Amino acid sequence: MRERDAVVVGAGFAGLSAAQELHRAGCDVLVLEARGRVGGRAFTRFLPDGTQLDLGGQWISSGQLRISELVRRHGIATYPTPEYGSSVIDYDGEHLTALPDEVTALLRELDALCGHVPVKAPWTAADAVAWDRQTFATWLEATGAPEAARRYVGRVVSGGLLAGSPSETSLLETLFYLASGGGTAALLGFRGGAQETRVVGGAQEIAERMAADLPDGTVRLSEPVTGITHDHSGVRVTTTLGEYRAARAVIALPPVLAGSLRYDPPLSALRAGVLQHMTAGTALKVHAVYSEPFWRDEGLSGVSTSATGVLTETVDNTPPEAPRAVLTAFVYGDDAAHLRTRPHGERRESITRRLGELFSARAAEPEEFIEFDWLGQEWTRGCFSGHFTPGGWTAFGSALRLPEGALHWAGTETAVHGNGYFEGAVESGHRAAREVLHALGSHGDGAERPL
Ligand SMILES: Cc1cc2nc3c(=O)[nH]c(=O)nc-3n(C[C@H](O)[C@H](O)[C@H](O)COP(=O)(O)OP(=O)(O)OC[C@H]3O[C@@H](n4cnc5c(N)ncnc54)[C@H](O)[C@@H]3O)c2cc1C
Repeated sequence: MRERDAVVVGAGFAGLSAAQELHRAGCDVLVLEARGRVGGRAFTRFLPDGTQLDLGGQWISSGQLRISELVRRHGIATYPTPEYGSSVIDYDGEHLTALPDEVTALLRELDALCGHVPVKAPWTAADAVAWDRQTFATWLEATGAPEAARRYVGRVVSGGLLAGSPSETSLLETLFYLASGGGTAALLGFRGGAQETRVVGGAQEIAERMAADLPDGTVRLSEPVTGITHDHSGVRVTTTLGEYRAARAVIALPPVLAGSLRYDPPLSALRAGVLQHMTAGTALKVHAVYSEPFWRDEGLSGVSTSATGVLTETVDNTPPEAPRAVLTAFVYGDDAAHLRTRPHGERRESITRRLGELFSARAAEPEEFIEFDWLGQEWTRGCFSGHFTPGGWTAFGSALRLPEGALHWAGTETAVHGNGYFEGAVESGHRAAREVLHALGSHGDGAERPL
């Protein structure tokens, strides 16, 4: 059997970035992908009339240097997220146009605390143990801030960023995530923030071009990996279709799926701890399609955030020159848990009714309503990304990126910067590739290169 330099498991941005770097360095690399497409959590679909929907990740920002560089390198066009009017901030029924001071103060407090979290090693923060033991919900409670402010911040931070609820993640994980993405303004913002830019043709297009740039036959689609036999001298990767030998393997999967492969010998306690204590977010992202973006005529941008109600956030997701208009809405935490238990019709009714309350009666009656639940996807199992459960960082964080013999770990959940985003996925792929090159001896020293 031909022995390659490396096998990469998963063709999301992490796996493809690792493969690109390894190929560039002259390595013989194979990428094994379970789905019949590349891109993983970047998934673009077109309605029959050509209306484009990004069912998974969609935004990039100029501050996210690695993914921006990929977009440039592959000649992909982008456009600014539409912002034609005012945003709606529903603060317990009152529609505001700017954040109340009590919310700004809480966000400022969070940003100040982030400064005390070393993003490369959050478990070494001076207060790591205390912060990892308490949830973000208990921290919010203890601030003494007004109830509406706590609820709003809990929803936009734990929901909008970590795709869960404040009681699910520790204060340490929340602060790490904020610090990794550059703080609350960078993560919550549109202009200059993480929601700044969209990709012409959709985010999956970036992954398609990355894969097309690799030599023919490098990416094998529809070939799920089921197990890996490994020792210091190499790996034997088993798929549903065959077996492949390589000196090294890069596992670029969401943690819950990395943990479901069969490893021989079994993974160490620390590695198993990492994979068992990182659970995926549970957001619902849904799209309401209309004949035109009527909210713009009403002076509204389509962007909303709410302290109450089933939708924490909405955004105008209409691509330029699209045949129809799209409002995209996000449901998080307890609301997502509840709606998931309801039949499709009831879910649609709850969401569109809320769109009507936020905008106008027309919003309650979309021509089409498209939902796609990532928790139900066999090759993802949750969204937007995985997070350490309380206590996870201090118990297992030091092993997050540690190779295990010939096994190297990538995926956005292992990133130092842009963790949870495309940016983090790319960073993790580059880092894993450097580790492999270093292990193979003749290439590189494993050190990070400046962008
Ligand atoms: C709804 C949603 C909205 C988001 N919004 C944004 C956004 O606007 N901006 C942003 O930057 N990020 C966003 N994200 C997060 C972003 O999509 C992810 O951080 C990023 O795509 C993760 O890339 P990855 O390569 O680490 O993992 P993945 O993309 O999950 O790639 C893993 C790959 O492994 C494959 N795989 C799984 N199991 C196996 C197996 N056994 N064998 C072989 N292959 C396997 C999968 O099919 C997949 O292709 C969003 C995510 C979701 C779901």
